[in-house]
Amino acid sequence: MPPEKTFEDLYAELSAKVAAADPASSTVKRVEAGVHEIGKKIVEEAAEVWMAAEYQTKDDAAMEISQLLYHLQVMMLALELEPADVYRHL
Ligand SMILES: N=c1c2ncn([C@@H]3O[C@H](COP(=O)(O)OP(=O)(O)OP(=O)(O)O)[C@@H](O)[C@H]3O)c2ncn1[C@@H]1O[C@H](COP(=O)(O)O)[C@@H](O)[C@H]1O
Repeated sequence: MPPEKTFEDLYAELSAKVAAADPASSTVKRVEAGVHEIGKKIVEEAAEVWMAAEYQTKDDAAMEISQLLYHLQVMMLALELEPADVYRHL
């Protein structure tokens, strides 16, 4: 079964909300809060990935990884980085 939403799908959704300054979007608020706040959230989510991987189920870990990917995308948007800017380092 194909994924319901890919990394690129999520990035396109979030970048459209940021471009439109969607007032209902929590992503827009997170981007506006800036890289310091976004960075703290990334560290928190990374720790949650670690804890879920060590002590919880694989599905819990997958959910935490999805949240980390989301917050990494928020940082990409704050820095005006596109997926291609990241992929070229892979
Ligand atoms: N995929 C995500 C996503 N993953 C994680 N999060 C946010 O990250 C939080 C998870 O962090 P925690 O578990 O630490 O919860 P928390 O302590 O309440 O977090 P804070 O809100 O206080 O930072 C969630 O409560 C969401 O606020 C996400 N927020 C949004 N999305 C997707 O982004 C898209 C746009 O969302 P909006 O900008 O809200 O319209 C939609 O498709 C959403 O599904």
